[in-house]
Amino acid sequence: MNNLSEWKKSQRKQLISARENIPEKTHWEWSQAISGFLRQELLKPQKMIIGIYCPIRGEYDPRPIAQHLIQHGATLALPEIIDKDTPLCFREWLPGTAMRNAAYGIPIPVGTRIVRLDAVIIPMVGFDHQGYRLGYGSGYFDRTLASYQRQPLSLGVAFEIQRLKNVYPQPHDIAMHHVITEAGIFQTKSY
Ligand SMILES: Nc1nc2c(c(=O)[nH]1)N(C=O)[C@@H](CNc1ccc(C(=O)N[C@@H](CCC(=O)O)C(=O)O)cc1)CN2
Ligand SMILES: Nc1ncnc2c1ncn2[C@@H]1O[C@H](COP(=O)(O)OP(=O)(O)OP(=O)(O)O)[C@@H](O)[C@H]1O
Repeated sequence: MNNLSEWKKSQRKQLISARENIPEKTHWEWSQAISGFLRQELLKPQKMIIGIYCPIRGEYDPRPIAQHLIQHGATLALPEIIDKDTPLCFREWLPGTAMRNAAYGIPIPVGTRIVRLDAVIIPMVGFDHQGYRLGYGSGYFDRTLASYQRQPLSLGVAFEIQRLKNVYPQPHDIAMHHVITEAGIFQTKSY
């Protein structure tokens, strides 16, 4: 265990706890703002296959915009962990799709088709101004993005209290194309 991984571990702990302690009303207001920015960014979702997620541990909840995206012709998909060291697979999700609880108690669709993403909304535990992301520490999203020949549009989502000066990215870290918080949409260098 080196210093960087110790530092990441303690940041994760602090940031997750801060996020879980956001008062409900504030969480709702910040989430409304993020939903507005995401709608702006995904103005033409027709025919796009977009990855979303079921929130855990105080993450922004993207489900309120799911309805909007579907109405505008998007296909939505949710991540499933296949194995510890492999990319996530994304399965199509529609309102009413049968779900089962999988790892970390996260619901995943049962038996729907596996899709390749055009865009993906990615929850972040922490982030920096370059769009580098701190996650839960298992590298799933990095491995998933690395498995794509043509990168899907990546939209990292977090609250401003999760902003860090520097995430000290490692060679395997892939920056988000956009970072979206309650304060706005930030385009990063990688876009
Ligand atoms: N909502 C959501 N769904 C997702 C992800 C995510 O980040 N958010 N994932 C993105 O990868 C995958 C699930 N990965 C996860 C990996 C680890 C932990 C977790 O809680 N790990 C530690 C705690 C970390 C810490 O507190 O330092 C644990 O095992 O307790 C949760 C989800 C797929 N689905
Ligand atoms: N493309 C990849 N190929 C192989 N291993 C990878 C890849 N991306 C990340 N990893 C490994 O995954 C582990 C976790 O990476 P990191 O500390 O960046 O996690 P994180 O970004 O906080 O978490 P996550 O992406 O799960 O939300 C590291 O040991 C790293 O080596």
